[in-house]
Amino acid sequence: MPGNKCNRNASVPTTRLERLLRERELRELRKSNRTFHPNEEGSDGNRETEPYEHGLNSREGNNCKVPYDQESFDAASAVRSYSEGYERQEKRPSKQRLLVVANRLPVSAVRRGEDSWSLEISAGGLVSALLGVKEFEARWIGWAGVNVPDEVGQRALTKALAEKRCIPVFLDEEIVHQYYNGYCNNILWPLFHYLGLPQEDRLATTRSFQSQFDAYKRANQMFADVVNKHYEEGDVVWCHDYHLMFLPKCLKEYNRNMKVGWFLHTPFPSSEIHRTLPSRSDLLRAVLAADLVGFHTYDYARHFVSACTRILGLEGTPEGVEDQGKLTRVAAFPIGIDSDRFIRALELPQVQEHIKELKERFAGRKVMLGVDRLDMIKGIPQKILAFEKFLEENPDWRDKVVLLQIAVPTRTDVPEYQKLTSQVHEIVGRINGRFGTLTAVPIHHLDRSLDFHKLCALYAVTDVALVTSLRDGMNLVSYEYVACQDSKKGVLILSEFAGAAQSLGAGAILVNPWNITEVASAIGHALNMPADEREKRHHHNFLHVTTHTAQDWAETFVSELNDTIVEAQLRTRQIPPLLPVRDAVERYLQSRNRLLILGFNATLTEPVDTPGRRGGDQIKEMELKLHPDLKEPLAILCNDPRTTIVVLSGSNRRVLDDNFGEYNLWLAAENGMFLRRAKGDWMTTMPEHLNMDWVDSVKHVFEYFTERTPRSHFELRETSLVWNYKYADVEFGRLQARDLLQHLWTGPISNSAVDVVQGSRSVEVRSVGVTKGAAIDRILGEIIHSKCMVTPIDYVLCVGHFLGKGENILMGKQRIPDMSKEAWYFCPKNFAQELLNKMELLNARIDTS
Ligand SMILES: O=P(O)(O)OC[C@H]1O[C@H](O[C@H]2O[C@H](CO)[C@@H](O)[C@H](O)[C@H]2O)[C@H](O)[C@@H](O)[C@@H]1O
Ligand SMILES: O=c1ccn([C@@H]2O[C@H](COP(=O)(O)OP(=O)(O)O)[C@@H](O)[C@H]2O)c(=O)[nH]1
Repeated sequence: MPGNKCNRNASVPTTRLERLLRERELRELRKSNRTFHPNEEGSDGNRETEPYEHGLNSREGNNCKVPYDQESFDAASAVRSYSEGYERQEKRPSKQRLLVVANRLPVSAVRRGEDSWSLEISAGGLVSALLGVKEFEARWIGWAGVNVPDEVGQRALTKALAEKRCIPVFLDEEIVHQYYNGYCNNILWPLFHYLGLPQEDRLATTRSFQSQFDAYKRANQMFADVVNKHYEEGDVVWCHDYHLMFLPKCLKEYNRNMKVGWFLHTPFPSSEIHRTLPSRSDLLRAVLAADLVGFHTYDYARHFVSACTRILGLEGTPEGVEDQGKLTRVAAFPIGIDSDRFIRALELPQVQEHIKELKERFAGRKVMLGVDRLDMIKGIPQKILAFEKFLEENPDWRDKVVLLQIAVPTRTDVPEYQKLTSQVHEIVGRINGRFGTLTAVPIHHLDRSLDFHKLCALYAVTDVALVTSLRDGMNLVSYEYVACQDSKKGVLILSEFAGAAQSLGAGAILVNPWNITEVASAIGHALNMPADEREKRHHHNFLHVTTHTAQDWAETFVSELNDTIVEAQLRTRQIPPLLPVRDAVERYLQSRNRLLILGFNATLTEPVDTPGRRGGDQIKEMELKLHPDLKEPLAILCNDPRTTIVVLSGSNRRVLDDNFGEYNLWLAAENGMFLRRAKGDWMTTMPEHLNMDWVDSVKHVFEYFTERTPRSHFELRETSLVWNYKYADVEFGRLQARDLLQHLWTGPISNSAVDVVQGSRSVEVRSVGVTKGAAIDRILGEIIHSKCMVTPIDYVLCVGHFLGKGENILMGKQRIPDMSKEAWYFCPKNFAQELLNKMELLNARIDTS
């Protein structure tokens, strides 16, 4: 998706390639100047031991609980300090402010007293990744993971968090229960990871769906309120994850000029899965309010675009999703880690000490490692069962290998997670009972997190890392493992269902985690892998991990977002401006002889149903029909002696007769090749010697594709042939259209004088010269002649799809509010200069009557 961009003009600062090169240079520069950043690791030893206690009046001693990942927490402060150091060092003008909005702040708060709080690093990949983002003047907005009902507590916490550039969103218990535990983690999370709801929960969840969804929207609005309060013009607002899918919409409602990006850290499932969500359309529309939407992989991005086309009926383009001329850019931005931080940590004395201890502890045994939140998506039971199978089949290995499984407790209030904990304990107990000895057990299972240094040491001593996620947005553990393995060159076994498989697949052993036999044999392969193969595989992945960092990820996303805004402004200049309706109506009322030229299809017709829903039999019934709401106002207009109306359409004479037979207006069928004055007979305006020899062969091609594309059909008109797939599966229809065009170009029309017009859901073949533009001169001549006009026409309005080859009397164009159509107005010399939006006029009549 990225890469296929529209032309930029000089006002766009750089190309993407230039930007990447510049970013690389800057990174190098920063690396060589690290000492300018006082709070970076290694530059200020004090930070390693600094307590993270905050109180309004007091700073308590060292009695705080050791944070989950104290080292990472230092990195959290580096977000601020790095920016400051960087500014001084490069004398750059002040940085763009970045508001990072995520459900969870990088720190969770623990209350120590009425007005005193301690802050601990929050768990999970999102936090780890964002801690690596140091380029911007970032502020974090999110939930601190705790209910603070009282004002004193809220004020104290706000102050404590402010020191870390964090801004809290206060969610009460009920909202957290419904929004976070309920809608986010019991509905969206399993759905986005292709895990159905457990049987016994299905009905209950269905019943509580609406209240949870309402809470979700309410919570998103609360986040928006906080963002709005802190927003300054020019800020970039970066919303994260499935918790905040409504946020882009809420923010744009507040200020449509806000630069809003949204990134999903989980997979986005196939549209067939997303379709099952009762709130499917609302969620998609809310996300589409963003300027840029990002995913870890191309597949997730593709699924999202596909959901928008199939569920909302919108246009998916290589750039993103288009709705009424507004493009939401959609692209893949694979996340990375701050690899330097891991590599440097391995040199620290305390990490070296841990490494030594671990080596002694597991001497003589190969170490296999799993590090996961204790979540269904991580496939921990499957992993352990595969290990059991390996031990079963390889008795020689039983006392020579150990599996260390770190299972970090998560979302412990959600019953599914509680059940998983017991299930895992039960399996581990059984296997240890089965294969353990008096002195050793094969599985060491820890229901807790490790601090950063211990984790790095563990990564470094591991022979084989086992990542068996059933689905995983990316999986940063696999990246971290690779970063810490440059001396050992251990093997990574990686689930093909983790986003990371797309980047680390070449170096890892990829497995289907559901296939226990396959995973067991991958374990054997990994443990027995020769050194040179390990080296090659590791080298490949190490290169990737160290060159695709979290910082690159964030910089790319934010610069892409900035570019998207510039491009949108350029596009807006290309899109015709909105019609000045009031002016247009006023001029209309002042004029004495008006001409309104209207298209039919998608201008005056009933809206088409969501594509892909209708069966073949219904296609006939779906023949174009005048919108019922327009019948009466159209009749009034037609009977106004000062107004002449022409319906100029690609449709054939019968369709126009059926719809407009009763109206006092002119009909121009088949792009103006046939003309019928009000209640008169049809006459032809067709150029002489129009060559139609190509029709039969094109018809064969259209028949062939109609048979093979369910719910498509074709129309044989007198001067053109149209293959239409608007009721077919959009994506399949588009593929077939591409194929059909190839058939046409290489076959029947290769030597014919025809135009091929590719519509958004159709392919039309017509003889050269059969265009509305070419016909309009003739039509106008006829009208003026027949009316013997005394008063010259002083007002012309055209609404419809009139642009095409040879439309040389086109003089200007206007966009119609709330429609994807564009209106072009014709202004030959003796005609008036004004333009009116027909639809608006009709509506105005309805309103005032
Ligand atoms: O905040 P929690 O509810 O405790 O959950 C922790 C986080 O889990 C998810 O992480 C995802 O983001 C990672 C980084 O992009 C990615 O590697 C991983 O595959 C995802 O599962 C979740 O998306 C976060 O919002 C949570 O904070
Ligand atoms: O004891 C632990 C276990 C895990 N992690 C971190 O938690 C994150 C897990 O991210 P991942 O993308 O693998 O999965 P997620 O938990 O976000 O689904 C990684 O950065 C780990 O370093 C940690 O800090 N301490």
